[in-house]
Amino acid sequence: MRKPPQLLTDNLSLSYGKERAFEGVNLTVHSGEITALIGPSGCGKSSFLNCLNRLQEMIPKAVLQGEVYLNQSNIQTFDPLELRRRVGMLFQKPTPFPLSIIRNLTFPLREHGVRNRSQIDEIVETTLQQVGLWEEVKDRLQSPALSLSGGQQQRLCLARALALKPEVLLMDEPCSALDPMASEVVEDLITQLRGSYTLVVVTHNLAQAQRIADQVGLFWVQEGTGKLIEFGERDRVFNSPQHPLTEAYLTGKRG
Ligand SMILES: Nc1ncnc2c1ncn2[C@@H]1O[C@H](COP(=O)(O)OP(=O)(O)OP(=O)(O)O)[C@@H](O)[C@H]1O
Repeated sequence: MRKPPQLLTDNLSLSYGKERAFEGVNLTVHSGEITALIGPSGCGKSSFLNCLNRLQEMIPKAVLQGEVYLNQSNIQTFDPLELRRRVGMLFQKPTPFPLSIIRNLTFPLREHGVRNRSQIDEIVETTLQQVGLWEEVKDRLQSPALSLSGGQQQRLCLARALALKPEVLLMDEPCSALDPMASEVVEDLITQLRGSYTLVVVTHNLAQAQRIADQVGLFWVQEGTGKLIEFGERDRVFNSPQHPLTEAYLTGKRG
């Protein structure tokens, strides 16, 4: 029998003041799977993603309705810092701290109470190896993170998230600000994380969604607000969509 979902949203809606960004979203994500969220611009994908680790709370006008459960616990019951350790985030534009390469990893670890020097050194090396950066940066760990290329910065941000041993990683168009080669490297890393982490990835790139996803959800603006109009296993969604708009979107006729 399949295990209970790792992440579940129950009738989730978000408004910015009077504007409804999305409404009534029910989504279930199982452990180790990659879920891709696709859809035209402005249909609420990023807003939805932000709600999964309560980042929307940073936006004063944002009002959330409905519930999000992580391993069957309502995320409102979590300490936000601990929630964001367990549910990490990677943004479209790389967001390294304006610190050295190594401090980008050691700073959050210390914030989360990891103090043992040899443990920190081990996590730094392991996570940089995990994202294929160790050989590139091991001799210049004290250099500014902002001196790295865009692709390297994105991999450093991924290493920073992985260092905190998250269960879920949210990714908002993680490859779309990168050049094609860097994008390919990051996409390969994403697929290597399958099985070990649960990933929810917003992407505009349908071919990428088809390559990486186990499950696909399509958001669409209907009656002035974003809705999840199709959700299911990748091959089912791509080969026999249930909603006519899904077919129109996937074949390029709409969106
Ligand atoms: N901080 C904000 N304050 C007010 N409105 C916002 C805010 N962020 C997003 N919105 C609005 O919410 C709606 C959904 O936007 P959102 O960015 O979530 O969509 P999206 O599908 O991720 O779009 P894109 O693919 O272009 O990033 C849009 O109408 C947008 O203008």
